[in-house]
Amino acid sequence: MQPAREYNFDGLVGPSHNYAGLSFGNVASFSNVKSASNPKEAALQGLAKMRALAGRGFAQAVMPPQARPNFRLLRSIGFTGTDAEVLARAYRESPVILACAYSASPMWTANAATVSPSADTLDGRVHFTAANLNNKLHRAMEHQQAARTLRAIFADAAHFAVHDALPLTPAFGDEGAANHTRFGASHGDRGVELFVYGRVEFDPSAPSPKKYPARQTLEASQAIARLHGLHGERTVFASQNPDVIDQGVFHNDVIAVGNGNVLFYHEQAFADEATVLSPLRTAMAGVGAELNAVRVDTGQVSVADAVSSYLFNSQLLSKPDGSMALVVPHECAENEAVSRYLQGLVAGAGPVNELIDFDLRQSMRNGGGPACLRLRVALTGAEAAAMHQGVVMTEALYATLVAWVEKHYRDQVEPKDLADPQLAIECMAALEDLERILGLPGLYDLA
Ligand SMILES: NCCC[C@H](NC(=O)CCC(=O)O)C(=O)O
Repeated sequence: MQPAREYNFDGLVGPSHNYAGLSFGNVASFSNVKSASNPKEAALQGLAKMRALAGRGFAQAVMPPQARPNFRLLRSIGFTGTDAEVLARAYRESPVILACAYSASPMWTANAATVSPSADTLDGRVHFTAANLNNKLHRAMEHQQAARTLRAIFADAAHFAVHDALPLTPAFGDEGAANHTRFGASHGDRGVELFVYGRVEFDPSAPSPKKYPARQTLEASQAIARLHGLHGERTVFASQNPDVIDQGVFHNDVIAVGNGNVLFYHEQAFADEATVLSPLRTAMAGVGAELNAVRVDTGQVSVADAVSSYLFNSQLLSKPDGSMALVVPHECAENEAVSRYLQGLVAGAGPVNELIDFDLRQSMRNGGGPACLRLRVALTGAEAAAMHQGVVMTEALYATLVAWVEKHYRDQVEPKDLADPQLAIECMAALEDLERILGLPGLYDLA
């Protein structure tokens, strides 16, 4: 066993962050449609979280934003001419599609890919599969740049394998690490990977939601387990409770989070709790870990409170002494039931003995909490040394990125601003600068 650390790759919010109401089934996205966003504040809130966690000694890195507007999307559906003409016509004929082309949604890097650490895979490499995100137009093209970015950071084929997205069809709907959790005695030991899906393409009798879409299929989760070379005895597939999808739990990470041997979850998270916990417990026993299931009952926190506060969209981080900190959005302190629950949680004898609270309101208003904003990558010392170092969060990088944000970002974007050709020019200039800052020339295909 090689000791390993969990790196959290947080998405750097892009300069076109806006509220377009694009995610049917995501309550926050729908409630804040067309309100004014503040991209500068959004990026600074994300950077403050990265800096604070890095400062605490947690391994922290940054995932760059993607190029927006997505002219390739706009041109592929018949908006032609100069860039300015493309934007003007798209704004006139289909402002919602223009908003899709402008979405800063790659900031939620939990949806960028599914990651299996080398301790779990057949060939002993870290495996990544870019998520196809095919349930939503504004997210369905993210996988191309996601795979390109991952290949730029994890270029060493001796240690890393980056797989392209699964076939881009509803049968393989895949939302990445938001529906995937790894358990084990430590980050370096062999672990158990839990995949949670919302529907089964080829079994119409399987549970599925009635009102909102289920974005992840069992077929997609199984495909990823195969691609990554996971061991059958250390892989568990679980059906999400369709009733909570219909209450706004569009990803499993809105209702459950895990780390080490701990699963922190709401009693209504799964279609059948017992058929998840029992195989998980057995699989974990096989790798020498004992499942610690921290269950929150509906009487303590309702599903509605979990969705509005994002209690479970938190980060569970292992501290050097073996205890854990829970990184929560500030909304948790503002919700009476959740706040009361959390006070009891940290005062109790369980694994979580500290809360770390961040103001992530700009992201939260689009349905993205602390856990959505980060992709977990457990790396051994050799693997960490083999990845691109320019993305590792340090005080110096933090200061450089804050200055970069201050220089390039607007403090307000409203729907009408997406028609302004100057915004597109500003976005491109920012990314050209960023390639240099991160030491990743050619990161973007800006041609
Ligand atoms: N993991 C959190 C993802 C949040 C994301 N929201 C959005 O895309 C909202 C975009 C908008 O409505 O402008 C989603 O639903 O996939």
